[in-house]
Amino acid sequence: MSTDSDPTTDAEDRPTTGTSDQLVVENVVTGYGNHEIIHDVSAKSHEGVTCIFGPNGSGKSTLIKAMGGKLPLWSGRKRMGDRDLTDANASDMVDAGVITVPQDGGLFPSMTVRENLLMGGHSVDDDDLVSRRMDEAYEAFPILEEKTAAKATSLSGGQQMMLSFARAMVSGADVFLLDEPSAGLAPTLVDDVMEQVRTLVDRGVQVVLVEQNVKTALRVADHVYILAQGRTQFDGPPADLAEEDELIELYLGIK
Ligand SMILES: Nc1ncnc2c1ncn2[C@@H]1O[C@H](COP(=O)(O)OP(=O)(O)OP(=O)(O)O)[C@@H](O)[C@H]1O
Repeated sequence: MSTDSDPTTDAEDRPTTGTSDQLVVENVVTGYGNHEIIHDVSAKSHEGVTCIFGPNGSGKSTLIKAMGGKLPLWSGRKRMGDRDLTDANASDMVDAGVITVPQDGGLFPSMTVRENLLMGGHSVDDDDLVSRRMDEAYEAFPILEEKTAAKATSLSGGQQMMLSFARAMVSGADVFLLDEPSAGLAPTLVDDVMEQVRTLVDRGVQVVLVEQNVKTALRVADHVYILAQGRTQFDGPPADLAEEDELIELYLGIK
């Protein structure tokens, strides 16, 4: 969201998303009711795609909810660059440039592609900025421009996820939190969604991705966390993970 209030005159020449600020959570403890799920976990959005892997029930979604302000921290800290966001809720996080893309895309089904994209910019005061971001979104995902007048509901599952990503681009977020974006899609579409994720990264977005399809997600990963029972078991680049046979077998179930 860093460019919304930037008065410089060459704004048209600069991308409308992308900052070097990382979302950082440190020593996070959180859970539901009195049930502690995440025990002292630290993580951040790295440049590119940060994948959070781990067995079912290990706390991946809970961690991403805490990162996106959908779940309060019981202890620990959250920040974006120098800006403290420890107590930020989901709406504060959007203001800070961190958006959670819901698993089902969260589209308005009876609205057109264009109307959905416009909704992405509803809290942005500058109409020109929204318009530039829409152009960027269409450039990133040209099929959406072809279907600009089509109802969201008429798009295929993969295209609907693309529209959700494009709408988040229009909001101007710098960090996208994606909790299993390929869930519910045909297995053949998982590669397409990962390609869309890569398109976002090419536009300067940092993506934090929870994904069950570990093998496919690893193809786009720049950094990997593995969680098990709410604790970090691995924190490093994918190349280092390749040497961790035991971790891979124990927690990822891939060979
Ligand atoms: N809303 C909730 N209320 C209470 N407990 C919850 C809630 N959501 C998740 N849990 C519990 O928290 C634990 C971690 O769940 P979480 O969904 O974060 O794991 P996950 O790693 O994302 O799992 P999966 O891969 O199956 O989606 C589980 O024991 C789950 O039952």
